[in-house]
Amino acid sequence: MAKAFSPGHITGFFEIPYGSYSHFLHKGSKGAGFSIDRGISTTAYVYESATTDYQISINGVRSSNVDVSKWVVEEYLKLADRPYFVNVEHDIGIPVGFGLGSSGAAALSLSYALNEALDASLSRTQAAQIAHHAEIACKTGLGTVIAEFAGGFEMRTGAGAPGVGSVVKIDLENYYKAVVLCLAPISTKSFLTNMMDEINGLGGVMLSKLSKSRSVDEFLRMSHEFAETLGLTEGKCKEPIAALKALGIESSVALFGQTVFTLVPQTRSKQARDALKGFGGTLLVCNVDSNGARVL
Ligand SMILES: Nc1ncnc2c1ncn2[C@@H]1O[C@H](COP(=O)(O)OP(=O)(O)O)[C@@H](O)[C@H]1O
Ligand SMILES: CC(C)(COP(=O)(O)O)[C@@H](O)C(=O)O
Repeated sequence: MAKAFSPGHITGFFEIPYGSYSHFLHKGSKGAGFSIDRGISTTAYVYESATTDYQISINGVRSSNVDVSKWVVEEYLKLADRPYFVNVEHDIGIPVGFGLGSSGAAALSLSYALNEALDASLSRTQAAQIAHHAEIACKTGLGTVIAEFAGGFEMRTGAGAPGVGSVVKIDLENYYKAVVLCLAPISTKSFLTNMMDEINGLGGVMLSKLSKSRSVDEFLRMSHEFAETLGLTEGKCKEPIAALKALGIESSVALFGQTVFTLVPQTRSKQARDALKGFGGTLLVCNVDSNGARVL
């Protein structure tokens, strides 16, 4: 038995580099975002068995809508030298499908847990690459795994899996709180399948600007512009964004969900939280996780 944790993650803006790379290690996105101290803890139980099989549950309930997790388990079972029965328990502290990187966190925490439980002897980077591969194969994410692997408020300056892509962290020194209002889900798969052309170009320009300013406020302003371009700041997110703006607090929409987020200095977190009450949904106030995914 082994257990691992991966933080959730919010992307503010991103870009999918055009290129000739077809290998999964080189696929991904550049962009900027931050990891949060709420995420997914996964426990993997492994038993030697006459036949290979597995089951996956989320918060105690057996689940079939877990493509990414299935992909990771099957990859480890292929690597194993004998048949096993694997029981996976995801303990999910973030809503699924709201742009908080749940699929990446499920894949990454599961890959770390299975590496330990099966004594697969992969390095942390290799185990994280399996999680990245799962996200790419299932079309549930591009840069989420490398971001959750690194933790912190990050700029992903080179696309790719952990060990291949590059991440530069901006130190927030615990002065900031993330205030996040989850209103409705958006399927990352459908967005990535249908909206690719709308996405490209802008994210790279924003990343260059952020590399120079390293400013949270500029990150939030540019994230808002990015989300606006995709039409995500309309609908359910419009009024909560306006309520924060009335207090002088910049915010945006987490990619991809109908989820309003901001980063505020600790002293303003109560104000931000109060402004977001009354819109329904699930309100989270959390810290930025600066450590990244880990075995527990
Ligand atoms: N263990 C898991 N927990 C949550 N979602 C999972 C898990 N494994 C696979 N998934 C898949 O990932 C999808 C959510 O991915 P995505 O739309 O990227 O959401 P998020 O923005 O939360 O990452 C789910 O619909 C499900 O098919
Ligand atoms: C924005 C997204 C493509 C998806 O993120 P999520 O919906 O949270 O899985 C992310 O992986 C990224 O590349 O920045």
